Amino acid sequence: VLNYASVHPPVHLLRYTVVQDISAVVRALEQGVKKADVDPAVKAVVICGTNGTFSAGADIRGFSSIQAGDRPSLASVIDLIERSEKPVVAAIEGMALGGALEVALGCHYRVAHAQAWVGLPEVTLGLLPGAGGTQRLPRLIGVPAALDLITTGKHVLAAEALKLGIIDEIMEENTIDAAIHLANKVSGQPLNSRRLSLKQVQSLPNMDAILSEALVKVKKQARGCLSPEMCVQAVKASVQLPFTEGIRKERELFNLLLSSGQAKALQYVFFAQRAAQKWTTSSGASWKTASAQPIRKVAVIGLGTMGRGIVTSLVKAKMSVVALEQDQKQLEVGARAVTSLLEREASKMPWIGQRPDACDPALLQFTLDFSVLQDADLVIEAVFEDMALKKEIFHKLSAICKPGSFLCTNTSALDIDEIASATSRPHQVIGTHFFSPAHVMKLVEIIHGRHTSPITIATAMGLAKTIGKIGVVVGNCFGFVGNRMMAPYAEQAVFLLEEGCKPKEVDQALEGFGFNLGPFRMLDLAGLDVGWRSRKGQGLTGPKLAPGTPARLRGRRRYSPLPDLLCENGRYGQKTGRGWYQYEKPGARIANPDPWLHNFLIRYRDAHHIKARFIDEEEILERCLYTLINEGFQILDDGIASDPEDIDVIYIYGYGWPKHRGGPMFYASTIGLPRILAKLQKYSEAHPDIPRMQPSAFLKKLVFLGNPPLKEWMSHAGHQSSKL
Ligand SMILES: CCC/C=C/C(=O)SCCNC(=O)CCNC(=O)[C@H](O)C(C)(C)COP(=O)([O-])OP(=O)([O-])OC[C@H]1O[C@@H](n2cnc3c(N)ncnc32)[C@H](O)[C@@H]1OP(=O)([O-])[O-]
Repeated sequence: VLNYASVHPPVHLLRYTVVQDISAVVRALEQGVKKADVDPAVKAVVICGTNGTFSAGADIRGFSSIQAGDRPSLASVIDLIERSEKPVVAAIEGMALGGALEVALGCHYRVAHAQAWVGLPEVTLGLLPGAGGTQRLPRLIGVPAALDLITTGKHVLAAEALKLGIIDEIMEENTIDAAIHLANKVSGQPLNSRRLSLKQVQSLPNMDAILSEALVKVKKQARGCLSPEMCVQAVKASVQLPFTEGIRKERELFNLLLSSGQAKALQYVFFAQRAAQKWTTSSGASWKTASAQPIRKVAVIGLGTMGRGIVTSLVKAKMSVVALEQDQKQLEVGARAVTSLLEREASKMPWIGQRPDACDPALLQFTLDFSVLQDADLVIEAVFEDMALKKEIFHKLSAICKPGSFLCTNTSALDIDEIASATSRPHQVIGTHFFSPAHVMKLVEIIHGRHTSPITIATAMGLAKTIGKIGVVVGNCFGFVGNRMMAPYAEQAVFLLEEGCKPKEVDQALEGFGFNLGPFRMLDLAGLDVGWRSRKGQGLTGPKLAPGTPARLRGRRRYSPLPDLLCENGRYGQKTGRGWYQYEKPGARIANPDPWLHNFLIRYRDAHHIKARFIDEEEILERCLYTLINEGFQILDDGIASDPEDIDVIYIYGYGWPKHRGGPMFYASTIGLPRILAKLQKYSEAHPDIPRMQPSAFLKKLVFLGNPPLKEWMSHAGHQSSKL
């Protein structure tokens, strides 16, 4: 835990590491500082970590055992460090995050290695820096910079930390020696000016405006997440209150967050995201036994919206890329779009060494020639969703690419096995479902087919990591995990319109819940023609529909032709300036309610003898969210997702589910499965023609088993094979 090592007398070296039990670290720090204080032979103290890392902060799992009302004991030890009569120097190597940076702020001096980085990521865990960080940091670096760090949780490199005034010196090497040297140098000097609790926050003429603007900004971005707002309140306390009262306020706000439930959700997401990297499949393959193959050169086929984003992500990660299009004109348009995306990305990256270089021909090559793809280690096909076209491409790839190349298809719903069947190497074929815009969105669903080898899965997961994405391994079925769950959600949204809602009412309810975009704004953004094409392909509408099919029934299932009717009227969403909303012009973003649609809905209800009724927010939320969750249970039971954490990661990083609600399956666990089941039963009795509302057998089983905690759900799942 902590090595008390007077190896460089008279400087006392306290070395500590992150351990499972944070209280052990805190106790040992306390004892070490106290011992040094009373030992006349010790003139100064240096605190450092082990193995080149200061510390990543408190063990996140430990927060569940902190009782609201307790002042975190780390805070008392930091006070003790600051009060010490002997200079205490923090020697920061690697990282100092969260509580670790708060420890460093309690020290009288901070020395950091040039490669080190610091930050207060508590806000991302639903908390605030509760060990004095919100009171000391503004006193050290001023309110605007402290607000930026504390409300975003961002990390800063040593050079920036030096500029901000967080650290006093940067070392290229021997940080600990430098800290010892500094400790020796300052030993005996007065320390009051180095004690942050005694400093005043630097006053600014427009302080009130800075604080109120910060509050407005975080509230707007937070979508109901409390921690950023509480962080602003705590920093405000550092401006308005003396240190001890500010600390009291910090504790009060920390306790409020700790007991809010959001902290639990956000901490669950932290671990869920890491758990998703430890993939397993229902056939027993797993990350433990399969290793990723090195990928040096990637080819991307198709430079439409998805292809451009994928190429940009790859180049940003400094991978060598060949981008292929089918004709010169499309190649030129695509190349221009990629170049402009890369330039925009470069302008966001101030560090020269990190910038993607759009002009480096060694990194990015555009071609019409399929044979150039032969030496690619991995190919990502990103043409539009057309099975025949995809199969044709895969057949060609199978013949042209070197034997070791992995063949990926970017599809949001199509059957991976069927695509793989067009090749002579189905074990090297895998789905990589990127989300639009692909250079921004973090998620990639990695879909393994029946024959996909574990090495192929590991390689696709490795590639996702290399390009800064979160890969989640899922099984093969129509829509995989994300879009399969989205289908009943979007379907409910449209049924609610038929029954009496306006698009804005449905969107507002779901945006109030915390989604970035409600279902109708989302559909308008994605393009209504995408779903229309898919429904035509499935024979649900269009020329393949059997004559005489009732407008609102497909078999015995309720069907709404509303989205098809919109498309037939040329309303494809934002891109045509009309969809569920109207827009100032095609491509404009601000969605305005459209009187045409309002009248159209009235006529539609009249034509189908539907009596519009008032539908409250509770019903909107329950019908949309519980049917989505219900599908999630079915997906778990089918073995398409290997655990609820994977579903939650997919929904948070691919579909804008509010992170502070932990993802749909975590949310279900907080609501309680018996309530979800009861509501689904109620709604499915009222709408017997909507099969997706009928509770999944797995949900029923879990309720029957007494609503076990989420961690235990999968031990009760009965995996069958792919439902294709
Ligand atoms: C009043 C209280 C004041 C104190 C507040 C705080 O300090 S709040 C805390 C403020 N600190 C933070 O918020 C820092 C959070 N951590 C991070 O940001 C990153 O983990 C990293 C940058 C430290 C390393 O990134 P990387 O990509 O190199 O590695 P990786 O991310 O894959 O992690 C490796 C393994 O370590 C695990 N683990 C890591 N940290 C913690 C932790 N604090 N706790 C527990 N576990 C943690 C992680 O789960 C994983 O375990 P697995 O799956 O192998 O069983």
